Amino acid sequence: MTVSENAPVVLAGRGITKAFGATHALRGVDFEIHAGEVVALIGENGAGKSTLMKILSGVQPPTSGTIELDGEPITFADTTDAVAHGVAIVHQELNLCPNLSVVDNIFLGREIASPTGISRSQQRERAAAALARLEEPIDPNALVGDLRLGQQQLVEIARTLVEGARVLIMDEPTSALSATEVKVLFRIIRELTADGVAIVYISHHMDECLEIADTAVILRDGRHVATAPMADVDLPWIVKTMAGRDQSDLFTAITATPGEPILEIEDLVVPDPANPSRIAVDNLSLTVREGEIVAIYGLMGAGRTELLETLAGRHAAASGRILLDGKDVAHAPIGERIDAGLVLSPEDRQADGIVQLMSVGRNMSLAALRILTRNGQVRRRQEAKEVAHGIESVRIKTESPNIGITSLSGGNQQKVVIAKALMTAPRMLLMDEPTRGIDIGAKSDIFSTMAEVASTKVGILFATSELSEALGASTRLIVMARGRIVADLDPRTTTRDQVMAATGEQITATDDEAANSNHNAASDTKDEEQA
Ligand SMILES: Nc1ncnc2c1ncn2[C@@H]1O[C@H](COP(=O)(O)OP(=O)(O)OP(=O)(O)O)[C@@H](O)[C@H]1O
Repeated sequence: MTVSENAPVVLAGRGITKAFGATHALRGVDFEIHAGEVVALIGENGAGKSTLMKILSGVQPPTSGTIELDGEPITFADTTDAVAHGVAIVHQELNLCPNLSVVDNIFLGREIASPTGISRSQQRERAAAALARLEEPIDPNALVGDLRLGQQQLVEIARTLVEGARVLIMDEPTSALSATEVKVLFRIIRELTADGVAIVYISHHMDECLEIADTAVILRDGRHVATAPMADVDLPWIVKTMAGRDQSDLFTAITATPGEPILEIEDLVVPDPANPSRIAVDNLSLTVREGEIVAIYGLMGAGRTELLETLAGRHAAASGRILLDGKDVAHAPIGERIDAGLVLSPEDRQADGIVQLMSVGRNMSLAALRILTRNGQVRRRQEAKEVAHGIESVRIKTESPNIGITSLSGGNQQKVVIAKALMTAPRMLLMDEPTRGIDIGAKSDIFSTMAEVASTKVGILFATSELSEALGASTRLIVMARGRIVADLDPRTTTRDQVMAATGEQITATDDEAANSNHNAASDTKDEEQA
């Protein structure tokens, strides 16, 4: 995709600075986007991407600098004003009301009026049309709180489609989408740009940025460091420019060798928490040993999240046993499981990972309070020491452990969630999509932390939608489909195609056919994400 040289600049920021107290999120940033252009806005966690976009879409004002729309200076009073001028944003942290229906969320704050109130039929029709364009079978009357995260993300996107924006800002729009849903989104982006819509695309998935964007704009530490046509750059250049240094390999060599079994799952059956007539985990058995890092890969709806959440104690199993170091914890409450060494870093950081009203440090120590408490008192000095260690080891960019967690960038909040799980000194660490929203440098830190943790005889079971991570960061790769394990693979000798074949096996072929197709698989390309 190339944008006409003559396409006019629709939206621009000139000399944008934003200070939050002593923190400078942005320092004199210049940014512009042309009609019909896709700009990928790239930078490490905390580089200032979301802040810049919030300023350009009326969420917050700049401390200094000006915004220009069609070459004229403009001040957006708020987001409604920005939308009225054709500038809309899909937020990284989904801004939906879980207790309202899909259609009510889509039209929240800009309901279609009828002589008698709100025209519900028109709203339903337009919402259904936007959802159909996204090829997503979501009932417009369903409650948003009952939808899975990826569907909520699509509702947020449908909301902006209904707005008919000229500039559409998408902040991590694909973090919870399946590969198929990403393809649909890209088709829509192409349709929109063909109509002259300008799109700012923020993502830590560099492959997506390389595929969809015309231009790369790179921020580092709140400053604009480069703008380049995407066709002229490659992944190593992007990674180096955003980090300001050469990056080491994404994946760390895992030296741990498997020891005694820690987690033994026997014939586990779990009803789907959202729809109890459906089975989410179907008679699943799995043993994870000391030092093993087991990746669970599968398509959306395979049952990965339900499995991990049941192991952590969030849902009740219908039957089966969960043994931790030989002791059955299947009926133990969450706290007891954490005490026994079984802890989960959850997928949805906003709903399950953080307490928004608390500081960074207090969020981190939350799950470890029992081990930090002596004689009914939290050992604050020990807590501070461990928090400081956590901040350093997962590279959390924060002014201090005492500031509110919501003032951290999204990726840094995710790192807090992981640091929180690690602070409980687990025997068995469960991680659901641990790298969601995390930059490539931080990913590599998380993988080396996982390798380090495994070398201390801890077991790790992590769910991921990233095939390269499933292959590169594990010692063993489980493929799940429809609540069952359909393949148990050695990542050192497995190709991407073999994993994909295993994933599709339940839908397209019998076991024998899938096994045959594995023999024909192409060469291994597992490390293509490596910088
Ligand atoms: N409301 C706020 N109060 C204080 N500091 C803030 C606030 N919002 C953002 N910041 C700070 O501004 C900096 C830039 O954050 P921003 O969210 O723009 O980063 P980002 O590039 O979008 O990161 P990520 O990739 O992790 O989402 C961070 O250091 C963050 O802590």
